[in-house]
Amino acid sequence: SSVSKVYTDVLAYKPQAYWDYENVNIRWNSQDKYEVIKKLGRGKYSEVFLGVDLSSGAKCVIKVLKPVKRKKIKREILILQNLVGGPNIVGLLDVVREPQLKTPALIFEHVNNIDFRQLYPTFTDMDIRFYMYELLRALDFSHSMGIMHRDVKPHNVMIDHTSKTLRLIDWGLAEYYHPGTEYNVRVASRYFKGPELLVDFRLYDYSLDLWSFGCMLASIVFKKEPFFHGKSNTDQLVQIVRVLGLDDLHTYLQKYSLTLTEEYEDLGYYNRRPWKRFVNENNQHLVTDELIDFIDKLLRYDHQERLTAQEAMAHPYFDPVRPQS
Ligand SMILES: CN1CCn2c1nc1c(Br)c(Br)c(Br)c(Br)c12
Ligand code: NA
Repeated sequence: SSVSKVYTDVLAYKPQAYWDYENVNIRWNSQDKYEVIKKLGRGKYSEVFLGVDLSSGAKCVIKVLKPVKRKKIKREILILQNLVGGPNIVGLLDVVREPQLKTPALIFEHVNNIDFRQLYPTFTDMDIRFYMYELLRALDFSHSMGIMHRDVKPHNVMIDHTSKTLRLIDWGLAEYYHPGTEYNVRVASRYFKGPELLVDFRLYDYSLDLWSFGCMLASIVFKKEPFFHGKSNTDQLVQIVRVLGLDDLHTYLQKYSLTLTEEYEDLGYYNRRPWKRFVNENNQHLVTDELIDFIDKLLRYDHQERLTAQEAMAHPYFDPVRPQS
């Protein structure tokens, strides 16, 4: 079995209303004060629009939730309300429902986001250190509040490079961490799924977010997007084994008494591939020994071995960007 190394009993010291999202009463305001300007995108669970708050003229983002279980909607809203104001957490401004269609919508602060596929290739070594530190601030705050994000990926990290603003968005898969709870492993997006999800280990915790974070960092610094490019969930683990090696996977499986399902029967033998093997003339300006050390301490099979968000923020890789206290 397994419990988180940090923030294990946070929820035990919070009132039940803080985490009991099934019994929360959502106060829906009217959507009238918001007007849609244009569509920004569509996800599995929502459609997202650029909007305007007619009372202030300010831009906003309107996330119209597709009809999913009410329980999931309540979870996202309560989590957003609990985290509002936290460092680099996207600001929830309002919770509205269209009188007629009864479709719920979440109103967020607007971030003038640049698509990561265009933005990331322009980043200097220091840009990457700055933004990844800001992302860790959001993750450590969320974890300290007893919440795991469970869908960390570039699509959910909004960055306005002109104002050097970063916001972690889309808390639709986020969940409260109760030690001993067996969670759904069908979370996160394939390329960012931790080994715990792929081997069906359900007693996971906040450290899942640090695997996903490590995948993001590796893809940005090595200019390999995505870093682990699986063609399926099964192949996703194969891609990880091709880098981390088979020996450490077996050590991990034994530690938690896990067995691989038959879909992995032809998992070939792979030695660990040193991180330096991913350095080339295109990315060497972003790779330093401290970066290699940092990635090596994040991308570990064993979730208990990974750096916590707070330990990651203290890593020497961030020395040039850490605010002086
Ligand atoms: C699909 N896209 C593109 C930009 N953008 C998208 N979804 C967003 C969400 Br949800 C929020 Br909240 C914010 Br803020 C921004 Br900006 C968003
Ligand atoms: Na270098």
